[in-house]
Amino acid sequence: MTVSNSPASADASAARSEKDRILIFDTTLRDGEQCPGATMNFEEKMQVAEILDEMGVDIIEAGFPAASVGDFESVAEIAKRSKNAVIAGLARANPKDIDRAGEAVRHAKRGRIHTFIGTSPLHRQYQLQMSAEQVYEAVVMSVTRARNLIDDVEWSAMDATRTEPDYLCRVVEAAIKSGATTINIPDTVGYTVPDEFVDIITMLKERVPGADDVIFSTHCHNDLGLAVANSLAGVKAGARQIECTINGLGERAGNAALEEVVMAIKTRNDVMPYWTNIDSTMIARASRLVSAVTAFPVQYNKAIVGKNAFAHESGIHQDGVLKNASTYEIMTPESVGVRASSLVMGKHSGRHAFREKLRDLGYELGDNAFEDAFVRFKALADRKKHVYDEDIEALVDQEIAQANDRVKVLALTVIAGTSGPQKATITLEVNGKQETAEATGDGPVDATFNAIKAIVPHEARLPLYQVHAVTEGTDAQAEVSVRLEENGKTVTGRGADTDTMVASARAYVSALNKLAIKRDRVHAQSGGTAA
Ligand SMILES: CC(=O)SCCNC(=O)CCNC(=O)[C@H](O)C(C)(C)COP(=O)(O)OP(=O)(O)OC[C@H]1O[C@@H](n2cnc3c(N)ncnc32)[C@H](O)[C@@H]1OP(=O)(O)O
Ligand SMILES: CC(C)C(=O)C(=O)O
Repeated sequence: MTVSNSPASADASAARSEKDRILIFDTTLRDGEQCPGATMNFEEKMQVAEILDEMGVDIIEAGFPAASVGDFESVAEIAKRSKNAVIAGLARANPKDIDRAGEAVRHAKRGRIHTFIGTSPLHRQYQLQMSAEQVYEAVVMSVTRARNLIDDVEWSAMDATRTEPDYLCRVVEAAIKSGATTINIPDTVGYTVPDEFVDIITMLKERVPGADDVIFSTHCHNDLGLAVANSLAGVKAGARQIECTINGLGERAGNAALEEVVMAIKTRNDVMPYWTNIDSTMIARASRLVSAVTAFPVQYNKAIVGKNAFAHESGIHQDGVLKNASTYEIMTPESVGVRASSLVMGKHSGRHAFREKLRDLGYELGDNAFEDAFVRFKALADRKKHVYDEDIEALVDQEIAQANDRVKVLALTVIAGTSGPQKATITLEVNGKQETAEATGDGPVDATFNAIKAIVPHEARLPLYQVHAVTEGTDAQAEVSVRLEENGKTVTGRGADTDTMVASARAYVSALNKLAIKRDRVHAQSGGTAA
């Protein structure tokens, strides 16, 4: 076994022959959008299609043109705009759907009609209410009709993994004879397991005449959490196209996640000697975009793209990563477009990571002071869920700990709403003296910050303003982070309250207090001459 966390070494060892190439068929815009609540508007679909095209996706399934006018228009526009990818439109086994899909992808450099029908006894009897023979005829009709419109036709046996093997061979043969160029074997309800899926694909490749002339494809759902494992099993048995989605979006528990199949193939190239055309360094960007436009947060511990995928909290792991990242990382964060691994400070952290964190924050402590700070840090981490940089600064820096005494928020009233301009009235205590100011702004947050600025004038830039809900519900505690930057010095302030505006004002004032201390230090170091 070769152990490496270097994507470059994995790539270099791969002999890139066409027979080992795995085509990546992304269906974020079709099956992904079928995920309840994940609907995207026209502009959002354009953005997603653009990044998929740019990152090297081979086939983009842009939608289901017969589903609505909106779907038709977005598929047609993506077809016109796409520079590299084949653009596919999905269609049921009926003339209207197929003609609509053909029309939508007509202007693509390379278009594909993807037509499907349920083949399992359950789907035939209950959903379609058709006999096996009628479904067989529908396969022939639909593929033939699609092939009369376009050269590139994919046919899918919906619920293939619950279809009788002999019948599946018959309908796949019919689709190939009618002109399908790709045969997709969906595990529509996420029912199969890897060994069984290997057997199904192997059987089709061995038994169906003409199987060698088409590309076999997988489309695996994640109902048992096996979508990626089944897709890779399909590849092992000879499939050369994987259907997948960014962040694993899709019906119910979702589809195989693009980022997982791509990185599994890349990272374990020693046991899976295949390759894809995906620029993996674009994965994090694509994931963030899809999460933003669908408003679907990515689960923290999601493989490859989760917030914790390259984060380490426990001391033994942090120590290992500091000495050599490959002790606890099987791929580099850069290989998927994440800037760096992160060491998260918490109750499981050890001295190596704590010293590194202090160094990052600009503190070098002697042995005794370090040990003392470490004991206080552990005690704090035992009590507090998140230990932020400011908490650590406050542990080792008496002045920073008292920073919040300089300026305090005493009262805030904000007038917000549609009629604008939004207005804020704030009362601060500045070095023991009360001052009140009123300001308008572009929204209530801007008005609040302008009112603070009227009392504490400064030129600091605001590179970051972030709101997190700490608890759930409409009475959630909001936690606001504000980062301010002035003359190369950056500080972060945090504030919490059930009122987001109050939390924002506290965070802003907390950052200003820290900035004032840093300013004073620079001033003192330069003998009182610095600005
Ligand atoms: C596994 C998958 O992901 S399949 C793709 C799922 N995607 C979608 O459904 C896309 C969004 N769907 C829609 O907008 C609508 O369902 C439409 C426009 C496609 C159809 O709407 P309607 O005509 O109102 O039909 P409805 O959705 O209620 O029922 C589906 C019909 O299609 C039939 N059908 C389902 N799959 C197929 C197929 N592959 N080929 C032919 N007919 C099919 C059903 O049997 C049912 O027919 P019936 O009306 O004769 O009983
Ligand atoms: C239409 C097909 C490919 C599908 O989405 C499924 O079977 O899950």
